Amino acid sequence: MSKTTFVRAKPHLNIGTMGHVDHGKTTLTAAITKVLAERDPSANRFVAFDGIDRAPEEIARGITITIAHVEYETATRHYAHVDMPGHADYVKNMITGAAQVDGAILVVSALDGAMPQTREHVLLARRVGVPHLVVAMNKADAVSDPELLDLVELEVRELLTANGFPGQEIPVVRVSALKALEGDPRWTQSIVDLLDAVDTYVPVPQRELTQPFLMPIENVLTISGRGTVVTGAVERGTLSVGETVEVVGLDPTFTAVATGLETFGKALDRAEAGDNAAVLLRGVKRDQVRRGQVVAAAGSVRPYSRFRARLYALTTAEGGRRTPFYANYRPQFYFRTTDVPGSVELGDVVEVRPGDTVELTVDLGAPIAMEAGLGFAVREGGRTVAGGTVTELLA
Ligand SMILES: Nc1nc2c(ncn2[C@@H]2O[C@H](COP(=O)(O)OP(=O)(O)OP(=O)(O)O)[C@@H](O)[C@H]2O)c(=O)[nH]1
Ligand SMILES: [Mg+2]
Repeated sequence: MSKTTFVRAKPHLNIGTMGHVDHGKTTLTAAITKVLAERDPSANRFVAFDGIDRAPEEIARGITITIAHVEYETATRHYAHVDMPGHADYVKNMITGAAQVDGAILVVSALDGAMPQTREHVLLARRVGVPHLVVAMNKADAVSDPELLDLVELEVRELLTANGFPGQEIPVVRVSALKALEGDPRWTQSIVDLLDAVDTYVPVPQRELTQPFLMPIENVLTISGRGTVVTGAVERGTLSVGETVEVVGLDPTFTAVATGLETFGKALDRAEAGDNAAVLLRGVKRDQVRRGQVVAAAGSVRPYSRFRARLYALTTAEGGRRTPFYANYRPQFYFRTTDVPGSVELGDVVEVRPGDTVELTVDLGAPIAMEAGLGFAVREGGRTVAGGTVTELLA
């Protein structure tokens, strides 16, 4: 692992771009790194469009990780930024990516306005608990009529309000990612304005530093000669080099020693809640670990496949089902970085209609590291149909 040490000088936040396909998420991500690299080259590196959109080489058990991370610093903060793809197929990855961000930049093309995936992403952001959004009204260079820009802004604010976000307060910044990338000063300033809005509107989250360490595994890599590295966003607690951890979920729990820690290619003595960390696990074979497991402080969390939950079935208008579901309904359950099939037991409840909130029992096809309060999404046929919270663990 790396020799350079990461200096924790500014608060670290995790953010991302989301929005409809082709609205300019990746171009904006590249433009942000370019503008910041020009302002402060000691802290920032320009990552070109190709460097973001390239399919990462890493493949974990056939699941290509389609969320790209870049890092950058403003005057006051250090950011890890995920560029979430807009294609409908990738919504599943967005669920896991979005769950870890402290805020997100919703990219809306000023040419098109809010489109189906804009709506789906806003809804998902609400459901998976993205706490703050800032809107980048992109491609503003291509719209000459200011009234049209006002209309799109109004429409986006209404969409945000309808989904429970403070639509009147959220900053909506008119930008051109493409022109900023080309170096046009007017539009370079628009990116600076957007970053200022993110710096001021998205608060530094309270990190759970005193809780037992937990990091959901997103990705697994092998470093030849050194061992197996697992990566992910640290959900809570801290982990220092040399500490013993457990790998929990899917397969029987086992212990391992964390012999190296890194963030963005720089060595860490201690990983903290909120960090994007890579953890080197001594003596662990590549096929012992996989996405969907968690790395946790020894004895702090156990795997369960049977639990009680409170579940909200999305209405048809929210993208949910058109028809009720009944006992033995078998959708996919999305927990942290993975999804597993499961079936429901309804007890006295006969049917669950779109819009209902119910208590039910779930039986998963594989055990997942779980605690009361853990949130999950329910999907079938490529769409989210319900959101839930674990209320009780059953043996
Ligand atoms: N005129 C104009 N075009 C833009 C701007 N930003 C992006 N584009 C163009 O819009 C197209 C899509 O941009 P991307 O950045 O790939 O969009 P995306 O949202 O990442 O797309 P997906 O990842 O496929 O969902 C490209 O042809 C860009 O050059 C902009 O500010 N102005
Ligand atoms: Mg893209």
